[in-house]
Amino acid sequence: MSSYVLNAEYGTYWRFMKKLCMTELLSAPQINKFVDIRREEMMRLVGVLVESSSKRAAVDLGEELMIMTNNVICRMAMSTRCSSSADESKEIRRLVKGILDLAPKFSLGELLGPLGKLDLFGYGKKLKELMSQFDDLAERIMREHEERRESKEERERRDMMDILLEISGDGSAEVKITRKDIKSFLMELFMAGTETVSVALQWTLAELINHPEVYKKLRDEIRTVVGSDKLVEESDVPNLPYLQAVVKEGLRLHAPAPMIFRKAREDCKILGYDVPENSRIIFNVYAIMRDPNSWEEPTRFVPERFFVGSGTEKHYLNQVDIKGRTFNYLPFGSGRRGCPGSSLASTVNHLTVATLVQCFDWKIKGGDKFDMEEGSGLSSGVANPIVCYPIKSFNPGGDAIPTE
Ligand code: HEM
Repeated sequence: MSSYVLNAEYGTYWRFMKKLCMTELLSAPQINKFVDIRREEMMRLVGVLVESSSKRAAVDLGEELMIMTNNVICRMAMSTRCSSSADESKEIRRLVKGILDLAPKFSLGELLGPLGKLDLFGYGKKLKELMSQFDDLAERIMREHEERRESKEERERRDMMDILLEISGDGSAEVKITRKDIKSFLMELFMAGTETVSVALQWTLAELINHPEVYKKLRDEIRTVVGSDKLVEESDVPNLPYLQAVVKEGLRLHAPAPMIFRKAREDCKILGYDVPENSRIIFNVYAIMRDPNSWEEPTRFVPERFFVGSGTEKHYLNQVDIKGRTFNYLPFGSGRRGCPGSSLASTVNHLTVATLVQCFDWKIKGGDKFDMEEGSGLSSGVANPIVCYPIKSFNPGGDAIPTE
């Protein structure tokens, strides 16, 4: 399978797929259709944490967040089943994780030049095996989708695979997409979407737990706005400015995609420097979002920096948005190559942070603070697992929160 969107050169195919992402697959109406899936996955996560709380058992929060984000994206992409007998989401998680772990090592192989072709470390072979396993699984799910389409079985809503199959069968579409394209593209979405979201969540929650005063302030906001008898919902988020600032600050300090890449299509000048055509340009987003010229005390976790004014006159700075229009804040990149998954990522980020803060207190296993050392890899996750004891702290009357 080849990569088409993530690393693709600007061209007809990329333009077509990007437009499809923005107008259909990852558009606001499509995201809204799956609100119940996100709620279900959130309740599944809350259930796991409530059980650990009752058993006084520690959880690897990173692992649980990865399961939740992967399930959400898999179910929105191709309605995978998650029962214990046919846990397709789990299989996809295994394959995507394997591919993400191997991909940087494989690039190292490429760096070795002609020697890389020998695949000295066997990474290329392993990568191919995992890709082929993903292809088999996606092929099976695609056939199920096709059978349902042929039998004209009514579907409550179309997932991404339904939409892509419909377009592949549309003779008048600007670009003809094949079955292979669909499988490659879904693989890319999993690679781009699952780890980034769970890494962002891990960092933000670790910062929150390390900063009890911020945690308390956020919980107070949620309790004041949402009340004490219901769980926070996606529709509450616009009324929770401090939550939005917390999520923004998490992404500022810990960009899951710390570098963005461009290629000059023609000779140009940037800040007086000559940049010849075809140059590869790497933007260090991590450094930009910690630049002391733009950010006061840049390495501190301070969500208040996104508010202006003083006392009761404080206003939340909506204009520092995630769309890449503020050039010192670029967690999702910028311009036409900017991240098409930013709305979905933000929806999942806000709901998860708000739910976990509303429902739990935490005790860190083996210390008072999480170690905030950064790991290596394509997305910059935490170096050491975030292991802690959840303590259930919220019991909304009559709501669907699981009890011990
Ligand atoms: C917190 C979560 C996420 C972060 C921080 C993030 C960040 C980024 C960044 C920095 C880029 C490169 C932008 C540029 O070059 O200007 C990117 C590209 C991309 N992202 Fe995301 N992303 C996240 C979640 C997602 C999700 C959930 C999806 C889809 C399910 C997704 C799909 C993509 C795709 C397809 C591209 C390639 C776009 C292109 O080349 O035109 N991302 N992302």
